[in-house]
Amino acid sequence: MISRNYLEVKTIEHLLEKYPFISEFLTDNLVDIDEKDQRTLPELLNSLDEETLEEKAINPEEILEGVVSFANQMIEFLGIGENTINELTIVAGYNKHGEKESFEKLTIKKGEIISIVGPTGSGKSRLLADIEWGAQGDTPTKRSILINGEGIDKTSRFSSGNKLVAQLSQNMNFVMDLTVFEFLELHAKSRMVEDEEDVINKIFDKANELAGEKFKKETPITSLSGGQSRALMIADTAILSTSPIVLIDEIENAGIDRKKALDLLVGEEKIVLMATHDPLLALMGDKRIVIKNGGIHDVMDIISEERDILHELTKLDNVIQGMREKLRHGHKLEL
Ligand SMILES: Nc1ncnc2c1ncn2[C@@H]1O[C@H](COP(=O)(O)OP(=O)(O)OP(=O)(O)O)[C@@H](O)[C@H]1O
Repeated sequence: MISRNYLEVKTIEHLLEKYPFISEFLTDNLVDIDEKDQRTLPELLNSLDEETLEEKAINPEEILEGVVSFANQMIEFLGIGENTINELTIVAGYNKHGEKESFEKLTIKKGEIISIVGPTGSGKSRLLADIEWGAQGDTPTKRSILINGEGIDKTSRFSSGNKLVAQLSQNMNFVMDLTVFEFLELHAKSRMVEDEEDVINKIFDKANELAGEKFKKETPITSLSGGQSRALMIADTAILSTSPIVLIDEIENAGIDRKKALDLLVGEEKIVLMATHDPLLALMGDKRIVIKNGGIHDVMDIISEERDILHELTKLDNVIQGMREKLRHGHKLEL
């Protein structure tokens, strides 16, 4: 959000660089601007002579107020506001048998990674869907989700600009007829990033680091393999998405470096929830939620013994990954 005071202290160059859409608003209101102007907007408006103000029917105070409200609407619509979410709370609902879940409230703080474990069909994806949807007692589980201790109002729940949550789901089917570059360009443009080229290159390089088999910027996204498209979406979400909450429904083994992927996704201060059957990922969290019969059955801290086990598992996993690579390239395995 920007304030009236923000306009008093930032130069026009800074303002337009950060929020390019303001330039359109000013032009529509007949205020001539130079994108490199080192003055503030109030300074520019104050420098206009009476004749110009009258001729163009410019009222400086109205323009400034207009800029603030227009910019804030655009910021909200585009989901580019500052990350102001500090915690997410899950309020208990009911399991598949209609029994109350065995906790009252579970609060997850910014920077925490929570893994979600449980048998197939137990309700892990349902929990992620409740969060994504911002459930307010109106899903099969009857859970409610609070953000910073408060319920989510209907308008922000349904607004297209609601970018609270970024979700990486199990099925990633691209139907668009675009190359990798065009896809990233489209996404970067819609997010109005300042250094588009840089951001596209960064996502592309990271995705290729995660994917076993390299791909090119000219590759059509429809011909990426499962692992490659997953790698592309992970890098894209990690670098481009400003969403403070990241939901991951299984980073499967398909040739992706899972640890690197997770490190990339949680690099910033985000809230991360990840459903997984993989012990390596399950132990990388700060806590794990155990789901049984559609309900949250337990919330466990990851204890230090388990961290030691994680260390051992990582070594084992490296051995398995190494063997996988050898097999893929037609080599014989030996101990
Ligand atoms: N508390 C609940 N009440 C009613 N239905 C529920 C509840 N929890 C989950 N379900 C339903 O049970 C089904 C299976 O749940 P879900 O797909 O979330 O399982 P999962 O743990 O993600 O499975 P997998 O590991 O196979 O991906 C879904 O149709 C879901 O909507």
